[in-house]
Amino acid sequence: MVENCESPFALLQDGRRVHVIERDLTEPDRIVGELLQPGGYLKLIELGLQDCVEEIDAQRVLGYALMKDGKSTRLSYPLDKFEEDVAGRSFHNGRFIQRMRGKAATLPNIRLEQGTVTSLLEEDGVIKGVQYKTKDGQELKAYAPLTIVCDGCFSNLRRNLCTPKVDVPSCFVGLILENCQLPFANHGHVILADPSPILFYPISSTEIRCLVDVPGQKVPSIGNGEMAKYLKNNVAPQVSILSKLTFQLPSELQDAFISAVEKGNIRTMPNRSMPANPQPTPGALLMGDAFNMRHPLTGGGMTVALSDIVVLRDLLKPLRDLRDAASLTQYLESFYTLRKPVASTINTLAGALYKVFSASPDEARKEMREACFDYLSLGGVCSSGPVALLSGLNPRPMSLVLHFFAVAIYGVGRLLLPFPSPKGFWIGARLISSASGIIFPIIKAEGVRQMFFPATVPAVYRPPPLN
Ligand SMILES: Cc1cc2nc3c(=O)[nH]c(=O)nc-3n(C[C@H](O)[C@H](O)[C@H](O)COP(=O)(O)OP(=O)(O)OC[C@H]3O[C@@H](n4cnc5c(N)ncnc54)[C@H](O)[C@@H]3O)c2cc1C
Repeated sequence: MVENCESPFALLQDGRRVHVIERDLTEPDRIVGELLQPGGYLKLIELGLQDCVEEIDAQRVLGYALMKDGKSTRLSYPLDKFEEDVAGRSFHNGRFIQRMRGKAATLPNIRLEQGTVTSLLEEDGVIKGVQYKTKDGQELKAYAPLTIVCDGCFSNLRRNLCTPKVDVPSCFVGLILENCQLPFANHGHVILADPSPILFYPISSTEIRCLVDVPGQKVPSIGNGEMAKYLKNNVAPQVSILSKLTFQLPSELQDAFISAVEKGNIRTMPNRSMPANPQPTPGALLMGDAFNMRHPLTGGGMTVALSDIVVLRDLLKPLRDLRDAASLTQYLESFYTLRKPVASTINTLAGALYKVFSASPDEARKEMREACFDYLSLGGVCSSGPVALLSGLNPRPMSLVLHFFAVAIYGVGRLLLPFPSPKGFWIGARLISSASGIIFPIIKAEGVRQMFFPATVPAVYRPPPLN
């Protein structure tokens, strides 16, 4: 079994024997997975893993602040119905992973081993286990009735189990800002910058992560200094919007941004998106980023992964024997539908928001971006509704579609009121068409039936195999 950080614990708790093969058991140092949405925290609680965000200097996150053209709006997570500890958490991803590994390692029925899986072992169309290389170069084989493949966004193993259609709309450039404070404490900050958003959130009590989105698959070279030049000349002036909102020390954040660039610890990651497109294969299951990815703008990846683990754990619970691979596969097909409300809501919102929040020379897209900012600033259900979707607290695809088109209609209304003009009608019509062009292809890739009419998918009703 290949590791993913969270799933072994769920299976171990059910008393199963789990063999985790992980390429590198030392603490990862990455710019991914640093903000866990409150919906993801709720899943951690369901898995009994909530203490993994303790003792790592994790910061509570209570919502987002959105900035555009000198204006700002605060979008709080609707947390009033939950226990006091429920909120988002932001942290160093590596510290969180080590806490989960440590917790899994305390259980008696786990074998946690460092090794690189090189291939899946297949016999007569059934995955029987994996071939892997240990730390000291030994080639070994491990057999299991169920192999969970979760080797992340660069997965080499997924091609045997799905038809991957990976899109890379942009890259994130990551920096750590020190000795400064964000204008809204305990909030993620999103600047609707040009050409695309810039994010900030605390990852410890003294550090702020900044992620600068750079559209396309290529970023300026770090080695020849082009990246530092780009960040100083194109991005730093746009960061000043935050400085203006920090009344105590006006240039604090911009200065911290420039010193982070000069310090040179600049990291980049491609932002991949890939709809789930499994080929159900007896003996194996894909999970995590190897299975499904979305733009990281909304920080939804870990929430989807944790939610999938809860769905899988609940499905596997009645089964003591996993050896009948064919009927197990048929039964597990319902996993792909049961995961949809959470996964498709977060995936669709991430893809749609990335497009709406990016600058465009097109008048209709400009209006949509403006309308979205103003709609979210209206407060009440106009801000709490979309934030509840984004945070995984209310994963309902229909609510997402309603809010998305409410933004478009709000945008058209602003164009036509108080005095409709032919130009207003023309741009309004293009706005609706552009909004449809953004959301419908994402929904199509997610699967209309699974997303909106899951009860009509026959696999949902499959009973567990008899054993
Ligand atoms: C720039 C960026 C920022 C992001 N920010 C956020 C965020 O703020 N919040 C959020 O929720 N999500 C975020 N995400 C998404 C999030 O990081 C992923 O959804 C999440 O990490 C997926 O977990 P995973 O276990 O599937 O993959 P990973 O976390 O990548 O883990 C895969 C594991 O498999 C191991 N592995 C790989 N190949 C092999 C092999 N052959 N053999 C053995 N082991 C192997 C790796 O060492 C690794 O430990 C971000 C993504 C990006 C790109």
